Amino acid sequence: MATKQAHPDSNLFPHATGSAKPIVDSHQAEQPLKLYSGWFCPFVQRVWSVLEEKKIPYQYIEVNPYHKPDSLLKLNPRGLVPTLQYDNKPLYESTVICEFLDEAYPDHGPRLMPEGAFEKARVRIWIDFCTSRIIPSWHRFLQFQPMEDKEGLEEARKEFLGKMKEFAAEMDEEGPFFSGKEPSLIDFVVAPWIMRLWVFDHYKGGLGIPDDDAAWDRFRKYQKALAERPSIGDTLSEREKYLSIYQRYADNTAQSELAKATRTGRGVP
Ligand SMILES: N[C@@H](CCC(=O)N[C@@H](CS)C(=O)NCC(=O)O)C(=O)O
Repeated sequence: MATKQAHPDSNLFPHATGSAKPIVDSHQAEQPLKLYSGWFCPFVQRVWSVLEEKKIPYQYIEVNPYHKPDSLLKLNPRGLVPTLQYDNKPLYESTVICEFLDEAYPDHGPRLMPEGAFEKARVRIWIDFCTSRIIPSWHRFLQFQPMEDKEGLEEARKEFLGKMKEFAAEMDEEGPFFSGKEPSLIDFVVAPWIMRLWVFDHYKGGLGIPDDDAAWDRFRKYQKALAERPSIGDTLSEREKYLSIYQRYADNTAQSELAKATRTGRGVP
């Protein structure tokens, strides 16, 4: 039997309560497909935006993964969000769920994975790049405390921009999405972090993206296309709400708590 203990991050997420109001009210009605969710979680937003994009009927269930309710632990013993309940069975890991939804609901909305084996493999390469390169460097940069180490902050900024530029250089020339005119799975997997880049203006003095560079021009076009996609816009919260979560990056004490959490591999938004 699972023992209930206060999660070490629970006090860092004052708004991540089980009673938090989901952003999309229309999805609270009972449905066989259930998304166990946390509004603040970018991994959740991956799945949530795919459900919206494909117009798959689902029930949105807001839980606090830092005070894991039994309903969540029963489905997923690690108690992470997103967790999907499908046909009374659990699925987890955001990229796996996204791919599953695209395959399991072929008649809902656009197909987000291309047809050919090679094209599919290429999509997976860039999804992996997002998870294994972009997200860690995003966090390293955001967590850096400029007061402690200005050179380190600059290095972290350069490293993050390097990864983003590598990603931008792989985009279809015209776009506006990664692979062309229409969005594909890569876009929904990376969008939550791209849509939150404004936090760097707030806490780290900006990203310092150059104006006169073709790859970055392409990136800006990409950013605009993601922001204008209703499935992505509708699954984002107001900036003030995110600030209550990201505030800890501005604070040295909380930062060391967060660094600990990150080292142990526990998920943080
Ligand atoms: N690899 C997972 C990461 C999910 C994740 O880390 N979710 C965080 C919230 S953003 C969580 O549930 N954390 C609770 C915990 O660490 O116990 C995925 O892609 O779904």
